[in-house]
Amino acid sequence: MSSGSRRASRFLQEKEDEVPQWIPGLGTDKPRPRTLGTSFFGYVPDAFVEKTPFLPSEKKATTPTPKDSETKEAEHKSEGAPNGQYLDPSSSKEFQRDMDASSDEGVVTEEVVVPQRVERRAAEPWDAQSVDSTDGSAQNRLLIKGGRVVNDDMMQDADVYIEDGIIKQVGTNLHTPGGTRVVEAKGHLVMPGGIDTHTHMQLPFMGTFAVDDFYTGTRAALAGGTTMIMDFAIPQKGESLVEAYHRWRSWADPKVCCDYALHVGVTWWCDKVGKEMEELTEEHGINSFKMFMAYKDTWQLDDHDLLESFKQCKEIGALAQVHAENGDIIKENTAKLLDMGITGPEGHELSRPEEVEAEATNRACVLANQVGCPLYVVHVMSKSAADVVSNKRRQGHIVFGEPIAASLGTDGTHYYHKCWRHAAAHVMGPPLRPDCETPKYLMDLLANGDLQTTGTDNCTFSASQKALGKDDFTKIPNGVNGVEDRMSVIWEKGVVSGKIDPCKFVAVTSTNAAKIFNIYPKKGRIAVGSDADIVVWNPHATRTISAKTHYQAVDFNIFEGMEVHGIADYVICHGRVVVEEGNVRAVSGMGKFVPTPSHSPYVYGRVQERDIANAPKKVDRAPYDGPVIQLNNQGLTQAVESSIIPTNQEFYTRGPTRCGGLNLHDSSFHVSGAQMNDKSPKRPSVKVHNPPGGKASGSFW
Ligand SMILES: NC(=O)NCCC(=O)O
Ligand SMILES: [Zn+2]
Repeated sequence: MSSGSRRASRFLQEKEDEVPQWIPGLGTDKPRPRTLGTSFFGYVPDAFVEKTPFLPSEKKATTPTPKDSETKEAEHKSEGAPNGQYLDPSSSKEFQRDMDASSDEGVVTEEVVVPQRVERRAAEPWDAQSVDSTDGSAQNRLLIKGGRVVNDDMMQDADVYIEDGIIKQVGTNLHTPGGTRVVEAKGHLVMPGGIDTHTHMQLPFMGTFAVDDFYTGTRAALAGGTTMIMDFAIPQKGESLVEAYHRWRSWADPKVCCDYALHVGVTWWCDKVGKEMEELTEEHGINSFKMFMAYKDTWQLDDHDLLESFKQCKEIGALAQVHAENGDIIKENTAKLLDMGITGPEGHELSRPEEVEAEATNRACVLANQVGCPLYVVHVMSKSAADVVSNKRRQGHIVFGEPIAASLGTDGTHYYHKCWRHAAAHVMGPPLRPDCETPKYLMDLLANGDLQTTGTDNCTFSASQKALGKDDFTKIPNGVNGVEDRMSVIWEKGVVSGKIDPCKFVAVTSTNAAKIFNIYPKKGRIAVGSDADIVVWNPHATRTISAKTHYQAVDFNIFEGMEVHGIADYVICHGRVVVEEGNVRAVSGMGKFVPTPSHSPYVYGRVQERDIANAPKKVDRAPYDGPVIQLNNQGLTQAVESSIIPTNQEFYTRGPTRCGGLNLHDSSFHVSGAQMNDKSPKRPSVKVHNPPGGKASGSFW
């Protein structure tokens, strides 16, 4: 058989088996056939049926308006400081009654679900100790047996032995002490737990605060195979960054079920802010700062302040992050849309189209590159912003891009959905894009390395919170879910679609983040000495994502109805089994704050050499000793005749022009053979590479 026909027959054999190349030998399980059906979020059948938004004056409002929403908000007590009292999702039953009562023909309202798995209990720090006492040593020694270990650069069939939260051995025929707990991983992939680079648990924002807090949010993260989140401490304008950091620590430490790190926001600028950035980097384990180019009048920085903050990031070896959207344009567009009576969620998307994101992305890249500062663009939401990042990388900029589960898994057609609440549930900034090719495009850029990490921007608001903007899209709290489903969505859209292999999946869900934020190989790798944060992944199993069954506190899921392959059957965090065959046993306060050291070699490794190589060089030349114009005492330039008219009057018959220049009607040579510039210093000849009229090879002109 020729090699060509051998290849063809191998291909046919593979087609017949319908088994991806990385699966053979992985176990006996066959992937369960996927039920065919319309993926609710791949395409919204009626999304564009009626594009013209109906105005409140023309039709009865379809907005689900809970009568008691104001009361419920008041129950939050704290203004910008969450106190652990959260919206009771059971309120959504009343909410549903109201909606039913108000519904009539032609009014589209979706059911508001009550998440089934939200435990209404306060996070208690002492829970962390009870884990140790109940499970004892069995929790400290664990063997994951028979799986296929996947790192970003290789796969191997190997067992993993863990002691006291650290991976101690990886290989076959391991010697392990008696009493070691065994997790059977045959047919499973054993991968580093996910790192979600971008969350906002219990963020105080737009008059309320995100409903998923550090407890429900990190518990949901674990359920989906994510073992570390990176959240943002965001000071208000004029507020101390260090104080904001401590406040976030005090919210997170008692509640987190998995490890977490913090980025810190820079929402205003003065020298003190710069000093605090340094203090945070040196003393508090912060190596990344996010600057906002949107949210005019609150968090937005202008170009000057962006430059200052970028310079400071470089000075202290931190990574500058940007929320890249042009806030001035958004403000302008928003006013126009509201004037036109466009008050619904589609106005959010219309006010900030792709180019508004791309312009800011480009500007941030240019500003950062001009001061030699590495840049990380958070939540890349559009093709054009992604193109900016990838083109800048091709031009040699040190820039990283982070798409999120939402931009990879769904699209902005939902802003045109007839149910107000459904459309509002997708409001986030930058918005999802109505171009439904965008998710595939972004996945392709992750596949080829142009984009590097994946976050979620998980910042959830329930229906009654979103309803703050029922009459004005600018008041809809921005944010969507994702922390629980990111791994499954990326597996489905990336690996099942054939765009990325399991190694790349690991790279974009954990390893690249660990490298960029300088916590590798403690995180993001299955290797001896690494933290035992592991997901035992069943690539064959399927599930259907739903707010009814998710662990998050929010009452909506932007991936509702999406059927995904890939389930975290076991999740091990700090060497403890926290998810077991789908059951989550997370404990508040069990996670730890992970300091991120400055000067990450993956970010700053080439900066110093680059600065030296690209340093501007002075040109040695003879000083200019010709005439110099003089300035008058108003500081305006004024040509002083004597200084620009040569003394060789023989060439001049006419006076200078009105502006003091040479009158071109005069000849520059004299019948005596003298030239006008005979007395000027000799100029070196100039080689012009592209003379007018085309090149004459090798000659000067
Ligand atoms: N992204 C978003 O819509 N909400 C969270 C705040 C932010 O990151 O801009
Ligand atoms: Zn964000």
